[in-house]
Amino acid sequence: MFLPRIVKRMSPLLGSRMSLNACRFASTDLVRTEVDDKTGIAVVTMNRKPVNSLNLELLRELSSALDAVEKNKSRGMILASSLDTVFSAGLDITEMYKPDQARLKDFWTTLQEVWLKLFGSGFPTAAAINGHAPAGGCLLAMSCEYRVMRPNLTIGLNETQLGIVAPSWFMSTMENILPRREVELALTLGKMFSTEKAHEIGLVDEIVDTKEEALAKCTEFIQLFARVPREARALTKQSFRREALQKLDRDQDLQMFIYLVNQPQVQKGLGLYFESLKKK
Ligand SMILES: CCCCCCCCCCC/C=C/C(=O)SCCNC(=O)CCNC(=O)[C@H](O)C(C)(C)COP(=O)(O)OP(=O)(O)OC[C@H]1O[C@@H](n2cnc3c(N)ncnc32)[C@H](O)[C@@H]1OP(=O)(O)O
Repeated sequence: MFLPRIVKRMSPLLGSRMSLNACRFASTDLVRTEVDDKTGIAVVTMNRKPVNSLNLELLRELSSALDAVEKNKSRGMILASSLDTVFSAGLDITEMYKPDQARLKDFWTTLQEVWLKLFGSGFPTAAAINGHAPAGGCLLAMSCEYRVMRPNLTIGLNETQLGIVAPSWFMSTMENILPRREVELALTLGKMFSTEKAHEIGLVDEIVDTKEEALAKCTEFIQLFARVPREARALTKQSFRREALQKLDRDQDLQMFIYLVNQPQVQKGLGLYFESLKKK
C-alpha cells in the first residue's frame, strides 16, 4: 500500500544547480516522488533492483505516484530510474510465468491503469532514460511527451523476439510518435534501437551524457509550457490522444491476455526466455 510521506528536504536531485531548492517527497521503497518547490516539477524515480522489472507492487506504486502528481497539481512529471544502466526491463516475467491467476489479473489491470494515467495525463510528462528500456520499459518512456536518453543504450518493443505479441495499445503508443511504416517494421522485427538510431528516427528527442543532464533537459521541456494555460494544454493533449486511449477495451484486453498467457506454448516460451536471462 502506497502511503505518501510529505516532508521538506534539500534536493540532491539535479546536482548543485538545484541543490538549494526545497522538495516535497512522497516516497516508498519502490518509487520515489520528489517535487521541486522552485519548478513545481515532480520527478518519479523507479527503484526496484536489479532492473526495475515491472511487477505488481512496482506498478501499484507507480499508479499511486501518478495520482499524487495529479493531486498536487505539479507543473509536470519526469519519469526516471535510480539504476545506473537500466531504465526498466519491462514487465516482470515472473508475473506471467506459472502465474497465480488472481494476481495475474491484478497485474494486468494495474498495468492498464498505469498506462491510462500516464499516456492520458493532463500534466506534461518527460522520460529521463538513463538506462536500457526494452518492452514495457519502452512503453513507459513512449507514454511520456518527451524522451531524453543517455548514449549506447537500447530501447524498443522486442516482444516478437520473445515469441509474444505486444498488445495493440503498446502499438498505438509507438504510433503516437513514429510513422506507421516505421512502427510496423519495428514491431514485426521486435527491434531494439540503439540510443543513436532511436534519436535518428525520432523515438528519442535528445541524447545527453549524464542522468543529471537528462533531468535538466526534461525540466527545460516541461518549462516550455509555463505560459500555456494549463487546462487548454491538458485538453489538447487528451483530445489528441483520445483515439488511442478509447481503443483500449479493458475487459476484452484482460481476457485476451489471461487466455494467451496461459497457453502451454506461451508458458514454455516464457520459461525458456527466463532461463536464458538467468544464464546470461
Ligand atoms: C503468440 C501469442 C502470445 C501472446 C502472449 C501475451 C503476452 C503479453 C505480453 C505483454 C507484453 C510484454 C511486455 C514485456 O515487457 S515482457 C519483458 C521483456 N523484457 C525483456 O525482454 C528485457 C529482458 N532483460 C534484459 O534484456 C536485461 O536484463 C537488461 C538489458 C534490461 C539489463 O541487463 P543487465 O545485464 O544489466 O541485467 P541482467 O540481464 O543480468 O539481469 C539481472 C537480473 O534481472 C533479471 N531480469 C531481467 N529482466 C527481467 C524481466 N523482464 N523480468 C524478470 N526478471 C528479469 C535477470 O534474470 C537477472 O536475474 P538474476 O540476477 O537472478 O540472474
